[in-house]
Amino acid sequence: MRTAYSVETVRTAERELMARLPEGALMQRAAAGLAAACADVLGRVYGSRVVLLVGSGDNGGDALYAGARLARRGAGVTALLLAPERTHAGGLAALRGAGGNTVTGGDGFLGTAQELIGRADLVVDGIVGIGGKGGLRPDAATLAGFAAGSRAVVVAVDLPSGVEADTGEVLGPAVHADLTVTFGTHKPGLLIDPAREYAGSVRLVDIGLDLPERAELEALQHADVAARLPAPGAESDKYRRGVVGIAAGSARYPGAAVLAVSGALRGGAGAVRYVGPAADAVISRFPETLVSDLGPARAGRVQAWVVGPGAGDDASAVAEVLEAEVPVLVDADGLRLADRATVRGRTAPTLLTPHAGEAAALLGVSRESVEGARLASVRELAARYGATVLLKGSTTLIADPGGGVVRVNPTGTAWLATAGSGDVLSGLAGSLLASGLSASDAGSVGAYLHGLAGRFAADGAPVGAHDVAEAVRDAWRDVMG
Ligand SMILES: NC(=O)C1=CN([C@@H]2O[C@H](COP(=O)(O)OP(=O)(O)OC[C@H]3O[C@@H](n4cnc5c(N)ncnc54)[C@H](OP(=O)(O)O)[C@@H]3O)[C@@H](O)[C@H]2O)[C@@H](O)CC1
Ligand SMILES: Nc1ncnc2c1ncn2[C@@H]1O[C@H](COP(=O)(O)OP(=O)(O)O)[C@@H](O)[C@H]1O
Ligand SMILES: [K+]
Repeated sequence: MRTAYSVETVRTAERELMARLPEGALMQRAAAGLAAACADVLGRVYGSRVVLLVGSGDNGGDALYAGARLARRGAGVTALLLAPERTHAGGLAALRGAGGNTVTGGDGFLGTAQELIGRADLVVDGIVGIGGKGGLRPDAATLAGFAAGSRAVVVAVDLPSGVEADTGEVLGPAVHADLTVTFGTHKPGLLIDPAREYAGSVRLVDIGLDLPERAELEALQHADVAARLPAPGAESDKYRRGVVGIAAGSARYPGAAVLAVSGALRGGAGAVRYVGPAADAVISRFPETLVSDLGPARAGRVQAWVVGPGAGDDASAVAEVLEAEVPVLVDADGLRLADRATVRGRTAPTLLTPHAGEAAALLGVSRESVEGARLASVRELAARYGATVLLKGSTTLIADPGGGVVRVNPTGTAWLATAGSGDVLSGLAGSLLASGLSASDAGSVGAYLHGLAGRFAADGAPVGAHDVAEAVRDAWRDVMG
């Protein structure tokens, strides 16, 4: 499991470790890791031109100590000091001692900075790290703009300056990094858009922090998914493996039913039962589907329901499914039609799978505000509905209603932004629910396989949702290794 911890947790762990180590040892570990990453990026350190953007805190200190290490290896290093009188004293002395230069504020500072950054091979962003709040202040923002416009590689120290470490929100100008070297643990912002996009690739430097068991955010890895995937045993039959019911599609959107069934058939359930007006389309594509023209309540037993994809305005199917005492996944139109009090009152697990637009409608806010604050949005929805919520999009998050650790899916690809791929996910996750996974596991394992399937199917070229469904089996095999 990959984990991310909040600033508060990092600070506590940092204090405990600092108390046991000689003064400055932790910063030296950070700086050594940072300098090694910079050297890797540069290839040849000797003779390279390095510019450090240095703020007033320890983040700037890290940059200065790393700069000193690079200067000792023959790089030409210049530090641009945003707050000269509050610059980390030890770091500054180390850089000067190693032959590095400094440029301080005042007239001509920005002009000089622009020139230096324009000629640099590497820019190290030590403006602000976990001590930052809000978007960058004006001079810092101007330097970030110069860095973005230069041909230099930009390496961020701990975090790209200007992003919110705990939430992934970006409240104003921020540094766009090619690489972020982060210390001790990932911070939630490094895994959640929009901040994630500012981080570039992320390299974690172990500085020996002793972190608590419970993280703020976790991302499944192959082994975690493999441990959760259902597998038939000698005693299995199609019913014991779980039957998933799909109440989806409409005369207008029969394809949604077909795609949800296509996902469900690849999700581990022993049988897929379809209820709705698209039975002919479903059967002609997937003859193994059990179809019924009765409503969900009379269609026969299932171990989990999926309701909503392409359902149009059929509120009665949604209401019937929510009455069932089995796990239920509600997607797409079903989200609009589901009564909140009914969802809250359910005793069996409920998994809601909105995209940002649907989440926005449920929360009564704009789509942009959901996309700008995904973590807060998914938590708020889970709390309001008393349900597990999977918020889809460029970053997919899964939150349980009682608070606690939120899962982030690491496998997504933008190729999944294609009509109907959400229907495949709902069938797939519903099938995992029917196989006995918890709502949180079904959502996160489903999203993991779906993302991987999207990557395999696309392989660099556009895909249709049906291609994604077909590639789920490759994803499953890959995970099982
Ligand atoms: N934790 C660990 O284990 C380890 C941590 N280490 C390192 O320490 C870093 C944390 O250092 P930190 O606490 O000194 O805070 P930091 O991020 O430098 O920022 C504070 C300064 O920034 C300023 N500032 C604030 N907002 C701003 C804005 N929007 N735009 C511009 N400026 C802004 C603010 O100014 P002020 O508000 O005081 O005027 C304040 O002076 C951490 O990220 C890591 O790199 C490693 O060395 C060792 C292991
Ligand atoms: N930019 C993106 N990066 C990664 N995944 C994305 C992106 N945009 C959409 N997706 C994924 O594609 C799927 C789209 O689902 P959804 O929005 O419900 O579409 P539809 O209703 O057409 O099926 C979701 O799994 C979502 O997480
Ligand atoms: K930084």
